[in-house]
Amino acid sequence: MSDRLKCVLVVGLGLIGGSFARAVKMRGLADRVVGYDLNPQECQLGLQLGVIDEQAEDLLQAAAEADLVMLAVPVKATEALLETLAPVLKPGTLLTDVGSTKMNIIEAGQRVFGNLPACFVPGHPIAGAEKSGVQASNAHLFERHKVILTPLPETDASAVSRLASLWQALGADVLQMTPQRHDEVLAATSHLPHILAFSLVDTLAHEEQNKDIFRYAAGGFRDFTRIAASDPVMWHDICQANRDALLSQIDQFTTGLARLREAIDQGDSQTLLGIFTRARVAREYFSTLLSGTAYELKPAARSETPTAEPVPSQGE
Ligand SMILES: NC(=O)C1=CN([C@@H]2O[C@H](COP(=O)(O)OP(=O)(O)OC[C@H]3O[C@@H](n4cnc5c(N)ncnc54)[C@H](O)[C@@H]3O)[C@@H](O)[C@H]2O)C=CC1
Ligand SMILES: O=C(O)C(=O)Cc1ccc(O)cc1
Repeated sequence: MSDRLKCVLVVGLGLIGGSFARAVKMRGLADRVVGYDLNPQECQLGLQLGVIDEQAEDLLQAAAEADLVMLAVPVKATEALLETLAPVLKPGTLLTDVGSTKMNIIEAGQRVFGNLPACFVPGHPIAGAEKSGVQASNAHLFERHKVILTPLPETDASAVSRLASLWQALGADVLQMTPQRHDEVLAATSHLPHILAFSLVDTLAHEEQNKDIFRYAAGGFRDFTRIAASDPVMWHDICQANRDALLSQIDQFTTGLARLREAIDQGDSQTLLGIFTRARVAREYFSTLLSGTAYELKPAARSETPTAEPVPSQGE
């Protein structure tokens, strides 16, 4: 942001709100960082840990004074907060959020305000953890991670660029997409994997005879199920807010799992090797995308094995 912020209000001082507050403070981007949480102990801890400068005693007064209001609460809690805040927000106040779903936040804003206010820029940092609460917050959380902004055509372009600059100043890589596309993409890459991890651990833990099997689990089980320790309320809200896109991903996954089951049942080596090889190549391909080495995925028919080949970087 070109202008230094005078007062940032973070509503919901948990993992993400706390990390945002810490990052803004660490980089000296605001005169005051104020926190508010339904659970006052989170704010008290935030004060003790130096995450915030002040605890808001009165949410409405704090919102009226802020030039940036960051909502960092479970996605279904956002609408009631917008209703509370709407009467007191100053016209120029930059309003944003970090919710894992975007259509429901925008629809909530439209219900509360009529049209989404020009200075409301919905956002989502693709960075986090299975941990919750201000204790787990980390000033470096967003560095080298993506933040997706989902402005509408009526969103003020300067509000979008001010918010993008702020996230960039926190070390994030900012991109924009439509809220519809955001919810489809995140249903596949984040919401489905979380649901699978929750379901696997719950299914295994449910069986009486499985009581102590977790002690024999290898690293793969640990890797796959880490996210099953994530916050239940947060994921309850995400499942309800992104219902249709998530159901569609669950259905596609169920079809794929049924194909795998059939191949195991039939001793169909060709199908098994095909699925595992395609998955391995795709995994290698996208892990290089994350690490920065460019590979090109050569698509193949279902029955064939695709390849991932290194692509010379520009100038080589
Ligand atoms: N945990 C993660 O890895 C990520 C979470 N998100 C999103 O960020 C948001 C916050 O998630 P976390 O920080 O992980 O959760 P968290 O559970 O660590 O913190 C949420 C905080 O919001 C407070 N809260 C709930 N309702 C409130 C209300 N009406 N008014 C004031 N405070 C309220 C809770 O007391 C809690 O302290 C969620 O919308 C989530 O979908 C986005 C990216 C990553
Ligand atoms: O812990 C992990 O690996 C995550 O995937 C964290 C996460 C959870 C929810 C989001 O909307 C974004 C990131």
